[in-house]
Amino acid sequence: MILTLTPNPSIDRTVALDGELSRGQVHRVASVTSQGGGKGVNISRAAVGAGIPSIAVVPAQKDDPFVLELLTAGIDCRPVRPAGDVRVNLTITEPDGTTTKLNSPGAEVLPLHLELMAQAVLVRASTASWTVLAGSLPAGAPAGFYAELVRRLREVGGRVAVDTSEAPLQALVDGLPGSAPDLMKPNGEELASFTGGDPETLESDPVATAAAARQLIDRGVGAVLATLGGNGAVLVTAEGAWHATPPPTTVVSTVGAGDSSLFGYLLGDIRGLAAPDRLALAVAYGSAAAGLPGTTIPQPSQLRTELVGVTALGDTS
Ligand SMILES: O=P(O)(O)OC[C@@]1(O)O[C@H](CO)[C@@H](O)[C@@H]1O
Repeated sequence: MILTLTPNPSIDRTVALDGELSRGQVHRVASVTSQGGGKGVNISRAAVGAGIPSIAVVPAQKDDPFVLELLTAGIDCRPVRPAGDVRVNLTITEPDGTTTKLNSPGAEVLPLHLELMAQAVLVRASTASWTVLAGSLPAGAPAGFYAELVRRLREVGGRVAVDTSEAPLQALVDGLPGSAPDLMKPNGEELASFTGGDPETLESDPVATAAAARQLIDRGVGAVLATLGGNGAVLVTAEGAWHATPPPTTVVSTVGAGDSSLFGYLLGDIRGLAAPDRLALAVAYGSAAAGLPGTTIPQPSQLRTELVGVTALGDTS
């Protein structure tokens, strides 16, 4: 079972344009789609699609259509008392795959709301193969919420993955090694934000990415899966570093690609695959997601894992 916490879930509304987005212009759009999302929710969706049971903890009313959508999708959704409505995030996609996102802050939470989420995770974590803490924190949450929750999860047992950005990511890094998860999944920009490198260099240079990720391993993180968009991903563990390139992909929407990659890695781990094969599965999932519209999460039949190329990066210490 994979347990996910999405403290700031979202209704992902996608507008697919049939031409380029022009700022300041009126666009007539043919259709707008809506999918229940948020990073942990997307990971739960991928899990259920691959036959792995998943519990998704989200702040939402029990009878919110958002919750009903997840239950219908086969996700064991455990809503906890929300501070307000589930936010709406807007995605605009252009025919060349350019994806623009406008993410809302989410209803302002009080300490009580955060503690309910933490408790819902802490009571279930020991029965999960992985607990995944994912996405931004809602308005009002202290940046250190994930760092503190990882510390508490350490006492409960079980493995923890974290995928977040900005201040919560910085707080997690500042709290190392006490707040060290078993897995982190930064993208190039997020990695650069605390290792000081240039984001574009990291995205295009797997060796530089591995060296930056190694800093996290040296501070206690179990494994770092650094996603690099069209350049694939880099995996760094205490044992080594690898780079994987994706199959040729026509990008439709990049939303959910990182979440799918993270799930691919967890699936590989649950299946007992070796590190390079876990990385290949991660990249196969991420690239398949990038080829699907909106926040659509790939099914196993949509993967082209055999077209992922993996190379060992040698000594990055
Ligand atoms: O605002 P956050 O929490 O950082 O990200 C939220 C989000 O962009 O992440 C998912 C894709 O990874 C989407 O389903 C969702 O809209």
